[in-house]
Amino acid sequence: MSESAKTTQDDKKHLCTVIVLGASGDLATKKTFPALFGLYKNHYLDPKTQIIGYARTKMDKATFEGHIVKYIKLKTDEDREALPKFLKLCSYQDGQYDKDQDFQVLEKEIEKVEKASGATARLFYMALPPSVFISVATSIKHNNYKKGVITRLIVEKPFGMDLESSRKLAKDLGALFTEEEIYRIDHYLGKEMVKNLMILRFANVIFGSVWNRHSIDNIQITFKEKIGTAGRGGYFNEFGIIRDVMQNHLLQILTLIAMEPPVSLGAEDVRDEKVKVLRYIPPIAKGDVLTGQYTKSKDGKEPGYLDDPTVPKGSKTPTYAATTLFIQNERWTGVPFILKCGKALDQQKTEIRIQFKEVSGHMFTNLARNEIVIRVQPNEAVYVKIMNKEPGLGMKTVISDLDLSYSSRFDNVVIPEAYESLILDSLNGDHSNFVRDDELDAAWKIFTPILKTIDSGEIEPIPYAFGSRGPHGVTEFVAKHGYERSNQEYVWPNHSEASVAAKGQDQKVKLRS
Ligand SMILES: NC(=O)C1=CN([C@@H]2O[C@H](COP(=O)(O)OP(=O)(O)OC[C@H]3O[C@@H](n4cnc5c(N)ncnc54)[C@H](OP(=O)(O)O)[C@@H]3O)[C@@H](O)[C@H]2O)C=CC1
Ligand SMILES: O=C1O[C@H](COP(=O)(O)O)[C@@H](O)[C@H](O)[C@H]1O
Repeated sequence: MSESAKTTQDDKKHLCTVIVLGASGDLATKKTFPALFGLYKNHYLDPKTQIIGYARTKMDKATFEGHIVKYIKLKTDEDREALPKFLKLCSYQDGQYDKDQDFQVLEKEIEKVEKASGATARLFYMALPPSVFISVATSIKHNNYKKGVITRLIVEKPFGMDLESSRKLAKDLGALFTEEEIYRIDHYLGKEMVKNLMILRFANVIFGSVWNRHSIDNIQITFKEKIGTAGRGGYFNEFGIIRDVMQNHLLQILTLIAMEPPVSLGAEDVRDEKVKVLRYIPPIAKGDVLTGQYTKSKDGKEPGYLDDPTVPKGSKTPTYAATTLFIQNERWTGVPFILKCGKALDQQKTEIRIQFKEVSGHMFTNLARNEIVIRVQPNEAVYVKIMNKEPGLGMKTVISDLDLSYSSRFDNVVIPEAYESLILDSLNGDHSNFVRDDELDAAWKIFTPILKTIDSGEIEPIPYAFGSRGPHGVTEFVAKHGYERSNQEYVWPNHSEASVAAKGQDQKVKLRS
C-alpha cells in the first residue's frame, strides 16, 4: 500500500485542492463546475477550497470564467451573490496531457494554492476522453503525487469497452494508484432515488419481507430519453446504448435492488454485497436481447441516427436495447430483471417497476397485480399500485395507489444533483457510491459475450421513429418475461412534469432538473 493510501483511512475530511482535467470539455462545463458551484453555495465546499482547471485549450481567466458559468443556473439572489466568490476560487492552466514539464507547471500552481489554503489533499477529476486516461494518470503520478498529501482520482466512464479492455485499464491504473485512491464515477449512484433504495428496502419491514421470488414476479428497470445522440454520435457509435447506459447505470440500480442487506453502510460492506449479486448473474443469452436504432421522426423534423454526420453510414449500433438478466441465487431464481433503455423516445424517465405475483384464489375477478414503482426521474416518487374497493355499494375492485411523490410530500427540499452528491463523497473520502474494480469486472462478464455478438453485426437493430415508444416487439419482449399489463385503466396522477406544474402555485418542493 502506498504512503498516500495509508493515510486516507484516517484522513477523510482533509481540505482538498480540486484539479479538473479536461476543464474545457462538455462534462466539465455541464456537470463538474455546476456541481462544484452547487456545493459551494450550499456551504458543503470549504470556502478555502481552490479549484484549478487544466486542458490543452489556451484560455485567459475571463474566457475560462465565461466557460464555467455557461451552465450554472442562477435562481436566487444568494446564487448571484455566491457566483463571483466561487469564481475567485477557480483558476485555469493550459497544458498537454503527456508532457511532464506542463504537469510540473501545474504542480507549481497546486503548491502555490496549497500554501495559501492549507490544503492537504488533492482531488484530480478526469473529465477526459478515455483515450487519454492513462497518459494523464501517469503524468499526475510522476509530477503531482506527493508524499504526505492525500491523492484522490475521479475517473469517468466508460471504464473500457469489454472485459479485456476494462481489465487492461484497471491494471494500468492500478499500477499508478491504489484502489483506495480511485473513484470510478457512475452518476446514477448519486441520484436521490437510487440512494433511497437501501433505505426503502432495509428500513421498511413491509417491503423487506416481500422482496424475493416468492412474492415478486418480475422487475423492470427503464431508462428513456427524448434526445438522440445530440452531437455525441462519434463517441456513441463506438459504444452503443448498452455500454453507454445499461452496463453501468441500469446494472448499478439492479444491484441495489437485488443485493442482500450489507453488514453496514460502509463502502466495502455495500460493495461486497453488490459484487455478490453480479457474480450470480450468467452472461446474457442471445434470445434475451432486443435492440433498436432510431430513424427520422414521423413528421421528418428530427433526424435519424444515421443522419448524424459523425455516425458511419450503415452503422448497426443500437440506440435502444432491452435485455433480461437472471440472478441465480436463493432470493431471485426465476425472477426476470428486464432492463430497457433508449434514446430519441417519446418521453424522458427512469423508473424501477417491481411487479408482484397474482393473488391466488378466485374470490375476485379482474384483479391487477400489485406494483411498486420507484420513479428515479423526473418527479421523484415511490408509489405502490394496490387494489381497492371502488367506493359505493358494490364490491367492485379498482386500481389505486399509495403515492409518495416528493413534490407533494416534502416542503422546501432541494434535491441535489447527482454530481454534487458524488463530488462531496469523494471530497470526504467516501467510496460507497463509487464502483469498485471487482464490481466492474463482474459487470463486464455479464455483458461482454452479448456485446461481441452485437458488435459483429449478428443482431439487426429494429428501426423505430424518433419520438416513438421504441421498436416494435418491446411489449411482447416484456410480456414474454412475465410482465402483465392490467386491462383496468390506471394512470399515475403525477406522471408528467405538466401534472406537477398543474398542481398549482402551492408547489413547495424545489426540484432541480
Ligand atoms: N459529456 C457528458 O455528458 C458525459 C461524459 N462522460 C464522460 O466524461 C468524460 C469526458 O467527457 P466529455 O467532457 O464529454 O468529453 P470532451 O470530448 O468534451 O473532452 C473533454 C476535453 O478533453 C480534451 N480532449 C477531447 N478530445 C481529446 C483527444 N482526442 N485527445 C486529447 N484530449 C482531448 C478537450 O480539451 P482540450 O482540447 O482543451 O485539451 C476536451 O475539452 C468521458 O470519459 C465521457 O465518457 C460521462 C457521462 C456524461
Ligand atoms: O451517462 C450518460 O447518462 C446520460 C443520462 O444521464 P441523466 O442524468 O440525464 O439521466 C445519457 O444521456 C448519456 O448518453 C450517458 O453517457
